[in-house]
Amino acid sequence: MKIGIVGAGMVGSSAGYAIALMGIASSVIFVDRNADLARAQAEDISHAVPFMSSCVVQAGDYADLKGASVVILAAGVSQKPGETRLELLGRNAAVFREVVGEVLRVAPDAILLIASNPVDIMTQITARLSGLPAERVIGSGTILDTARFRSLLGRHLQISPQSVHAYVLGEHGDSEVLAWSNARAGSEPLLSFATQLGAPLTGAIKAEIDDGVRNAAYKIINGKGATYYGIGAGLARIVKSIAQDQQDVLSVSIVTRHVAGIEDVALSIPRVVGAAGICADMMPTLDDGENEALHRSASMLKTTIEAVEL
Ligand SMILES: NC(=O)C1=CN([C@@H]2O[C@H](COP(=O)(O)OP(=O)(O)OC[C@H]3O[C@@H](n4cnc5c(N)ncnc54)[C@H](O)[C@@H]3O)[C@@H](O)[C@H]2O)C=CC1
Ligand SMILES: CC(=O)C(=O)O
Repeated sequence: MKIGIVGAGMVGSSAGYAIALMGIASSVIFVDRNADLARAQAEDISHAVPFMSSCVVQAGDYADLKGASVVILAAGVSQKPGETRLELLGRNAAVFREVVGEVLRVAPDAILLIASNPVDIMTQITARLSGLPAERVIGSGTILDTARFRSLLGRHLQISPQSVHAYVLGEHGDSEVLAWSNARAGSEPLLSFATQLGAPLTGAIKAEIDDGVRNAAYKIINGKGATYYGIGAGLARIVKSIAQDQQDVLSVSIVTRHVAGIEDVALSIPRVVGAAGICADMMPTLDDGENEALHRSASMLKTTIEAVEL
């Protein structure tokens, strides 16, 4: 399977690196307006491949995306310290106006996987610009926030994050919703399991975990200028589900007909991901506070997308 990546910066290259090492694609093609950067990333990553897998990693033009099954869109600008994701909208919408048409001209059958921020709004913009069905325009959404939530819960409970079943919903951003009420460790409700273990999830610990998830990007950007390993692995995980038709349940963003009392808005809930893209939605049962928070998140995204002119 050929995977295209438009935007060979930190996020695009981290995704390409993870995809190449995981052995889930036969070829990865980087396209960037900085052709020297794309070539350098491809060459560097191709030197890692012989240690792990087999995958041809190259740089090219849009024409080289012909036949790509998935094209990752990671082009544009990223946050500076203190900047919110939503503040990137104007600049990244201009980039997508240029990029989406170029991709579709050569790869009309590809699934588009969006990483650029604000990712939910960029997903809805891509759906509008492309005219593709919602299930083929997938934003990475809260896949990263869900990983951060599971990582912190696993650390608190001293169990593998892969045994924690908990999701972050709504916007990939400040209004996101940590769904505590339906979270599980193994097959047990999370809160009772934590108490059984002698590591109760008190209000203070929940607040600390909430802050750790919601503000992770700000803290990492303050420390090293950007985040990329987490989302690189998250994008590779979505590509794996598509490439291997795995029907995995992942929290990703697509334009959703009805959600939390709002119509036609892109945000994340758990969804089944396979070869066709999004195969089904799995709206979780939430408590009243979580439902209200999801409504607020959806409503903010809807107001934002309504103000975007294409
Ligand atoms: N969805 C998520 O969870 C995450 C999303 N991001 C977002 O991903 C995006 C990329 O971040 P980084 O890779 O750190 O930025 P970066 O600045 O390292 O890379 C962006 C690349 O896009 C290229 N580019 C810009 N305009 C282009 C155009 N018109 N055509 C082709 N290429 C173009 C640039 O040359 C650059 O190489 C940002 O919007 C960032 O906020 C970052 C982390 C997590
Ligand atoms: C930058 C970003 O969106 C993140 O790390 O969550």
